[in-house]
Amino acid sequence: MAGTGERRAAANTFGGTLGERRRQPIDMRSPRFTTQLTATVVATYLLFALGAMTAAASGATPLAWGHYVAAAAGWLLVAVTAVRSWLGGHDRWVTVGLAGGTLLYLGQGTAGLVGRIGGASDVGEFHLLGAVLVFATLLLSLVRHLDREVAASDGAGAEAVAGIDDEPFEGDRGGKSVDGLDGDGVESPERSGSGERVRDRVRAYAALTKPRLMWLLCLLALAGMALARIAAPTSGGGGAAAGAATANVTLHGITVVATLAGGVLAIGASGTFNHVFEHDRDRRMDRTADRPVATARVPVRRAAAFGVALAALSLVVLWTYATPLATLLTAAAIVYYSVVYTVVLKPNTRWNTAIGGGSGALPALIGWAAVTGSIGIPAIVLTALVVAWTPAHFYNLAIAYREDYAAGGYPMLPVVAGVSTTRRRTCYWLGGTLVATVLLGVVADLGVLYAVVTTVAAAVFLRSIVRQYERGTDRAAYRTFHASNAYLGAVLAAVLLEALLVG
Ligand code: HEM
Ligand SMILES: CC(C)=CCC/C(C)=C/CC/C(C)=C/COP(=O)(O)OP(=O)(O)O
Repeated sequence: MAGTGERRAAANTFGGTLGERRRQPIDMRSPRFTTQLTATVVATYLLFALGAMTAAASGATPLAWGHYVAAAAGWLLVAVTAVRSWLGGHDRWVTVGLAGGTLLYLGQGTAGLVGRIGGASDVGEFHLLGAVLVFATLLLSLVRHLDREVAASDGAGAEAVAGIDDEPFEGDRGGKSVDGLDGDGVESPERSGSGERVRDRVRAYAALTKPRLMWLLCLLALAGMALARIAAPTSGGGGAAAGAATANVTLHGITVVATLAGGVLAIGASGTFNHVFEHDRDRRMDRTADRPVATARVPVRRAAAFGVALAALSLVVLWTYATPLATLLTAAAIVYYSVVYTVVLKPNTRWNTAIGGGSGALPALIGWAAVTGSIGIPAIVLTALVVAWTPAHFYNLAIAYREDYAAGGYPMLPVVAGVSTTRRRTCYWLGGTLVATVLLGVVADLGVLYAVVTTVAAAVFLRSIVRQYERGTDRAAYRTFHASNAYLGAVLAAVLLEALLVG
């Protein structure tokens, strides 16, 4: 990741900009207003999540009353923030957005109250849509505010961005790859005895499987299974909230273990194919240059054979102990990631992450299909959640490693469109993720625990992005990447806890 300011600022081979380096830390003009605006967005989201998840269950009384009081307090906060924006002379569009949010919020509250008085016992679709609109308006206002703060601090227009040269950024593992197994820890063959050589080889093959990714993908498959337990309908594809009776799916230990084992083997196969197809470009990138195939510690043909063996074993395990649909979906996930993403999308389009994210989202469907043999609405919503989450996860890393990706010849968003555009898109995808999280709670009829856990996680994620704007460093972007993993982990853990509570 070394390189001069000049090199970093130069136009790259895609004709885009890598984003200029700042010489000064970002000097936010109004940090207190930023904090208030962030708190307003989080409070509105909490209300949205709690309201969506408790309204159906509560009928009328204490929870509903709590919702009214919280809604009124939330509205006051939005209104005060709007007035403060106006009086403080903040950007016109921020004030317009906040004023619009205040009015929308009022309309939304009135409609909800009228609906309740009219005897509605359920949270209506329009009420939910209204909440989404209010939340989106406030989030857009926050993003606009942050963009203007950075532009004003820089004094050189909105595109002057990120990456203070305060400390060289090399990632948590000294710039080494996600595998965490290849790289410095792997001995050169001539250095060691035969026992050491065997150990090195095992480590190299293990590195091919990208083990660091597995915990979250396995948690996703587990959440898919847990959702089926909570919300699979007796027939058809609707979720619990669709009014269908739930089937009370039993999770047999053998199916659960086999699905996870098949999933681990499939991820290992996908990762191995990824190493095979990318070994040339991997050599050109600091982060990946020491991967086993890139360095020829594992020959291409052997790695390919290893990948085929893992894939075959995975499909046999799933076919034998899970369901044909889960097996088919897993085969599709392997092809999607190894070929569609790695070979077709990643080197050719800036949309590689947004479209390619579908491959990593499939474990949600696989988990559900493994225990039901079908596909259900809650599993589809969880898949959509992960599709939206993926750019909010990866764009942070793409910012931190943008020079590396440019060196590898990949048209990642910060490489072709600059850092500020990427950061803005991260916020939009985060917004989509948060809305999908609430929707999942609604279609699967999840409870207060889910609403609270996911809102706290959302606050941490959002705060991390605000910090990234404030600090402008690659390290701050890397922290947001970790916050993204924590966010998805918390959402999935909350789904599992809800399933345990169901009994
Ligand atoms: C197009 C989609 C995706 C891209 C391009 C992507 C990219 C990456 C990259 C490059 C890393 C390595 C970071 C490093 O070297 O430090 C990474 C790490 C990781 N990713 Fe993703 N990712 C994607 C989707 C997913 C999905 C769907 C999941 C799980 C549901 C996931 C979970 C993880 C985890 C758990 C790590 C390891 C974090 C750590 O080292 O602590 N990723 N991702
Ligand atoms: C169930 C199943 C088979 C799922 C497989 C899909 C899968 C492994 C998804 C994860 C996506 C991912 C980690 C991409 C890494 O990006 P990258 O490959 O661009 O990262 P790199 O630059 O480190 O190679």
